[in-house]
Amino acid sequence: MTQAIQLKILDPRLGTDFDLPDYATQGAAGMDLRACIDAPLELAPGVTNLIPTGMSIYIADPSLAAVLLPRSGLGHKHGIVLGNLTGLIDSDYQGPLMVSLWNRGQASFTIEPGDRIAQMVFVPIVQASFEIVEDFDSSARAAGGFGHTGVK
Ligand SMILES: O=c1ccn([C@H]2C[C@H](O)[C@@H](COP(=O)(O)OP(=O)(O)OP(=O)(O)O)O2)c(=O)[nH]1
Ligand SMILES: [Mg+2]
Repeated sequence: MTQAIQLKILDPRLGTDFDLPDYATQGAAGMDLRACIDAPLELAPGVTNLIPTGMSIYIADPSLAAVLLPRSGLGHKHGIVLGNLTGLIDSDYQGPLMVSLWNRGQASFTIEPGDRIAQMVFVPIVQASFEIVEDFDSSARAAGGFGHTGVK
């Protein structure tokens, strides 16, 4: 089952010259986003650039969000990851979908127009409200954390 999400094409190359984002395989969790840039863009080591994807989406349903994640090939082989580490797309956001691309590697990397630069995953969301208490019912972990269970 898929969920329909409204999408506005902002760059006419999307859906013509460049494929619209879609799942590459039947079991894919993410759909790749493309760099809608006018010319090749050289990302020098350490540099971050905000790249338009040529589209906006309006998720509308507060029980859904989208996250933007690096593509593993770009991240592992070339050090091309996200400047914000993970992008979060709110269900009420209607602006252009942007990818903050960071070259955390040691060599320059060139992005060509239409390149698949990141992936988008839709996720379910629970909005919480806080109930203020003085004490918690104690759990087995209690305040243990930050490696208190050891390594082996
Ligand atoms: O990689 C990203 C991250 C965010 N956004 C858009 C969608 C998101 O809903 C909005 C705001 O993102 P976020 O809440 O992470 O940023 P902020 O710095 O808190 O901005 P704001 O004050 O607008 O919420 O920006 C993107 O297009 N790409
Ligand atoms: Mg915010």
